Amino acid sequence: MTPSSSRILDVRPVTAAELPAWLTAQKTVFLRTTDPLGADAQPEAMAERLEPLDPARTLGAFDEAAPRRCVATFRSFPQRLTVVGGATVPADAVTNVGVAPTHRRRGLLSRMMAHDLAAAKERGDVVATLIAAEYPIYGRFGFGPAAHTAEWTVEVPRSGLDPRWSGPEDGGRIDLVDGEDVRRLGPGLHARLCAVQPGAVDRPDLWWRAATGLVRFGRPWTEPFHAVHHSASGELQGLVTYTCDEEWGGGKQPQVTAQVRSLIATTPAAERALWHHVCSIDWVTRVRSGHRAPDDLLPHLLPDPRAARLTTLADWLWVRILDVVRALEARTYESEGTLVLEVTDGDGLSGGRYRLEAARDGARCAPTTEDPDLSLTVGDLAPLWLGDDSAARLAALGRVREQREGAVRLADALLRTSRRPWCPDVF
Ligand SMILES: CC(=O)SCCNC(=O)CCNC(=O)[C@H](O)C(C)(C)COP(=O)(O)OP(=O)(O)OC[C@H]1O[C@@H](n2cnc3c(N)ncnc32)[C@H](O)[C@@H]1OP(=O)(O)O
Repeated sequence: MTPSSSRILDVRPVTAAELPAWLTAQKTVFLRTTDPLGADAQPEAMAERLEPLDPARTLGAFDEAAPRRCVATFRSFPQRLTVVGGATVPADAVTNVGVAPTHRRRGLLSRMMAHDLAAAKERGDVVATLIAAEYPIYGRFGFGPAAHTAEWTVEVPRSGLDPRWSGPEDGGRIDLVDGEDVRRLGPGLHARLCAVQPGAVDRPDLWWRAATGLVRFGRPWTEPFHAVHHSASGELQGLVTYTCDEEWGGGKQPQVTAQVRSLIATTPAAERALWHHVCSIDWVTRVRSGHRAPDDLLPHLLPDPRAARLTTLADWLWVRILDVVRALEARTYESEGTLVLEVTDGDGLSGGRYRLEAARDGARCAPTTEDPDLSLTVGDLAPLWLGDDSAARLAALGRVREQREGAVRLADALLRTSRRPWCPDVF
């Protein structure tokens, strides 16, 4: 019998006819026990699952011994990523990555990634992005953890929040709305958030339909609650979506946990009001925050911040810089200065020596032959570029090398930001 490792594996974009096999492979690689396309699925489930898939950017691997069975999946789609200063860059968003357990560790992911990144570079995308299932997978492909996530669990009774609170004191108001309202109001609000939030990514129309249950991908659906915040002048400034369990604490009294699915706000006042709203719902004794920035305001909005227990602090958005010049020119800087960066890239996509002339309102960047000030990998450039980490910290870890005295301090003066980036979404 032919050893399995010697079978020929074809890695390529799938045809439209192969998409169902590709979706079945997704179920296998993500260890899903329910089949979203099985007998209990909604009739429209297949159409919904197929909607976001562009066959040209949906890669599969096929084994010649069973050519109709897809054994690996990979997909990318166009995305806009907000950078420091509020501009956006075109990103190649990578998702649905998986290799069947029978075909792992034979280079299938490596081949699919090489195919996709080459196409992204050719297309002119500035970066590739993804949310990593496990930390060790993507560094080898030039990705670096560029934004982190934090989740808190708030024990409401010890938070110190005034239980008599009945709404914002500044003339603003909070209203419960339905899914249709969210689909109408949410995209505009989110676009305003993206204009000021480094690390945020655009939400396609499908995101809003999925968040409001209009599209369910054949999975069980729990109807959430939605609340919006308007300022005293009537401007929409925030939106929270949350679910509640029905825990009654042994029948004595309600002990409900509210799980926040999404909370976005364009002002601190709206952010404060919406957290206060969720933490002051009768019966709710515990609030799970969902994915927030590591320096989120939440704990410190509570009179007793220790009522917010940090339950997750982890890498979240990974970024692979494909075009160093456009990436560095897209963002703004905290001060003025010139830095020569030696960027190494094992895949040969974006390495080189670059001279950055940074200023508060922008920058110029170009390849150079001057002596470098700092050297680092393209993966380590990502968290500096998006403002998530400091050059001093990466230098202490041995990942940034200072070639000219004072260069690390200068890099931090230029690149560091007053708030950390935040990607509110999973994709
Ligand atoms: C963006 C997203 O979609 S995240 C979701 C990622 N998918 C999953 O986690 C699903 C379960 N896991 C899998 O499907 C697979 O194991 C994958 C996709 C993670 C890896 O696919 P493979 O085809 O086995 O990877 P490939 O053979 O190309 O490995 C390349 C290198 O990465 C290493 N590697 C791959 N996966 C892992 C891992 N999970 N942990 C540590 N190292 C890993 C391999 O050992 C190999 O190292 P080497 O070059 O030193 O030999």
